[in-house]
Amino acid sequence: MSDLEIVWTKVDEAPGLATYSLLPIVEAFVATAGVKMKLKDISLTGRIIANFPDKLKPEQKIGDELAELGKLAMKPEANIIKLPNISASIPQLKAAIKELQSKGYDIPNYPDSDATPADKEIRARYGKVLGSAVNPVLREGNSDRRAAGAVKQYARKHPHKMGAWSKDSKTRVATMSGGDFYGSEVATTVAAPTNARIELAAADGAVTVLKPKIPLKAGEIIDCSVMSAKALNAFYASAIEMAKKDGVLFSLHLKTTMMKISDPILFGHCVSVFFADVFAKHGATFKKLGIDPDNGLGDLLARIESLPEAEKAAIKADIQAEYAKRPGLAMVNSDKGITNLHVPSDVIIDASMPAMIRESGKMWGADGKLHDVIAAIPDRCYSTLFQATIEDCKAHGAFDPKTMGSVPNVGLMAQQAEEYGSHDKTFELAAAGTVRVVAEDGKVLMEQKVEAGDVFRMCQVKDEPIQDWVKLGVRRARLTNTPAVFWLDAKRAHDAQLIAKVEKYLKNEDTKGLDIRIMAPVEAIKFSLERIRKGQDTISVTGNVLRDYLTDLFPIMELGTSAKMLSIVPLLQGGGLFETGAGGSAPKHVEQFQQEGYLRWDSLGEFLALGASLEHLAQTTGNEDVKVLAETLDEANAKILEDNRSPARKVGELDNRGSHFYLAKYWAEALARRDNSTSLSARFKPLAKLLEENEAKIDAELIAAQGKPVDTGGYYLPDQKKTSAGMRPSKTLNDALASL
Ligand SMILES: NC(=O)C1=CN([C@@H]2O[C@H](COP(=O)(O)OP(=O)(O)OC[C@H]3O[C@@H](n4cnc5c(N)ncnc54)[C@H](OP(=O)(O)O)[C@@H]3O)[C@@H](O)[C@H]2O)C=CC1
Ligand SMILES: O=C(O)CCC(=O)C(=O)O
Ligand SMILES: [Mg+2]
Repeated sequence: MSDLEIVWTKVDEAPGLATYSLLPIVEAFVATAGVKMKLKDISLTGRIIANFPDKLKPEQKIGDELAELGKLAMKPEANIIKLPNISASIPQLKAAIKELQSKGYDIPNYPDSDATPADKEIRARYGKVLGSAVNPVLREGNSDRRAAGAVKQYARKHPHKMGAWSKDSKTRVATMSGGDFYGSEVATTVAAPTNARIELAAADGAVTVLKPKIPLKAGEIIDCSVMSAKALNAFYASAIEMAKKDGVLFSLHLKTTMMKISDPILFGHCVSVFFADVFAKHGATFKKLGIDPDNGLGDLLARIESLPEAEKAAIKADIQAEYAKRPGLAMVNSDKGITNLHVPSDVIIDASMPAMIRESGKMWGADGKLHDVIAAIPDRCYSTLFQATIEDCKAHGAFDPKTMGSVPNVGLMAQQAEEYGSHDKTFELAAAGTVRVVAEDGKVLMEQKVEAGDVFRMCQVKDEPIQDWVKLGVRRARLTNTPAVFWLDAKRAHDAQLIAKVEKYLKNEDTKGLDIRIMAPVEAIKFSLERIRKGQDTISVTGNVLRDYLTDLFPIMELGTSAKMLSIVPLLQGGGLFETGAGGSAPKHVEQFQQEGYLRWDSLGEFLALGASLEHLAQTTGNEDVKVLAETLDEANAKILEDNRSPARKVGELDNRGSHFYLAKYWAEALARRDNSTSLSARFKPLAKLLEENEAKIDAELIAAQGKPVDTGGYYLPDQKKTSAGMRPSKTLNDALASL
């Protein structure tokens, strides 16, 4: 990597589309200081192509750019801007494979089972692409997510709409009372380096090795826990019953993408329990069709299409009969009849629970109206914080973005910390017995009693990331003079180990005068909410899952969306990973763009990440021009907010492309004003003038492009030329940029 290089990631869906318009602007601006933007493909299709080169034509092949970036992330010179990519569920993976095949890519189908050795090999290769496959590779540091000052100020001045809460709301969280991960967790700190294995000792004495080798370093915390299938099914049945009795919707909130092995199984159990009669009656047919409830009702419906009409109609009638017996299901798209149980990746807890809380504690029903809901979150590790938030809203009403404080987050995630590293250590057990984690010398480090069908999960977190995380938490508390709370539950075995380390490492830091506490999640959320209502800020210092949940929850309340977050990952080796916002890839934005030529994705997250990236580059290289670019971008970002140049939501108004134009305009103006700095101001004066003079014309060209379908030539792998044409419809703007 040369000195002045920034990696920009090629991703999917809405942020992928936005890149077609934004990156050319960024490239043109930073090139004036000699900075090169390197586009690296981490999209779902890019990752598939990289993993299945065997039969591809040379021009179709792409190197494994994710692996390349993973290596770069461990070097001090890393400077990577990471946009959100798809963490694919199996239905998404299959759709992407189909699209690639239709475009002439000779790649294999995803086999439904490990029936043959060849199937097993293909599934293992696709396994590397599935779920949260990117973030754990790039996130070689802990996370620092917060609202930038200007963004918070903007939200206070222009508060987004919040749904009112009623004291009589029937909405609540349903969670398990036992038999879950929370209840079964055991943990230990590794005393000496070893290679551990995971094995199942069945009741009959047979020992099966589940994972032969897990290298463990001294000082790392390991834990394991079990979700009992029996307890889980009983829980689902009772939560569904409860929703029926209360006359509210039933919804399920998991993270099938990030917890890609355990949570699809938990999801599948819910599908089977909700449609229990259908599965009981048609089980044999479903088996023949290869139906796996883990892939959702959508997959089931697609597969029964191959049946003879009469048989298909009978199953559909039984599904309707089951719906009639059950409570209403929360909908993903009521117009299209897509429920919460159709696709495992459609409802993801980090975004879905906050969106529900923002909407008065209601979700959409099949009737296209909002209703109270029982939100099933099986495991108790983190479900309680959502219930506490709901109770707070019932007692005190909706949060007020005009006055509320902020909860920034410092999250532990480096080196595949906690659940990020659990994928290859999570198993659905074929037989009852004891799962043991055994050191090389034969010592049993941890064990769990299991029954057939239970889900065993082991996590690990290394000592170095923990030290870095404690430091980062203290640094943020010091810099902002804000209380910091470590959200750790002494009653959880893993957290108890972590608390011992936090207490130890806090002693290495200068914490004089700082308010640093350790509180269990329920206490921590109550404390933070009480403060937030008084307009006070509280830093949350959390493990990986809470990082994920809280950095959508609070931004969605405070700013309306997590897209506006500053999301920085100071890499352990000194580099920087700059993430754009804290939200996802917004699939529904793509649909709107294709149908109406309107893209409402807000790129503020990208703007902020670029600012942080340039600032980092200026610091590490001492380059004055880069410093000026960073400072002026900061001014432009502030002006975007001040003048409300963020995308609206409807045709005829400013959209994503329009906000990119204003970024260019304001950035050029800020640079042109810098008379004292280098040659940059002279270089940007003509551009600033051009954009100023042509503002109305460019606006008109951008608006004229709206209101009609745009052919992007694909969903998962859009056509470069077509999409670029759709995303850069203003000739005047394109010419102006080319003149720089
Ligand atoms: N870091 C990463 O790489 C992440 C990736 N993902 C992936 O993204 C996909 C979708 O995830 P999902 O949980 O549905 O979350 P999304 O964030 O994509 O969508 C939820 C909603 O948030 C709002 N939103 C999010 N970002 C923006 C933005 N920049 N501008 C305007 N509105 C925005 C939109 O709602 P509205 O307009 O109604 O307010 C959107 O429909 C999945 O494949 C998931 O795996 C998810 C999280 C992080
Ligand atoms: O890694 C993932 O799949 C999603 C991550 C995510 O939602 C987040 O970082 O906020
Ligand atoms: Mg998230």
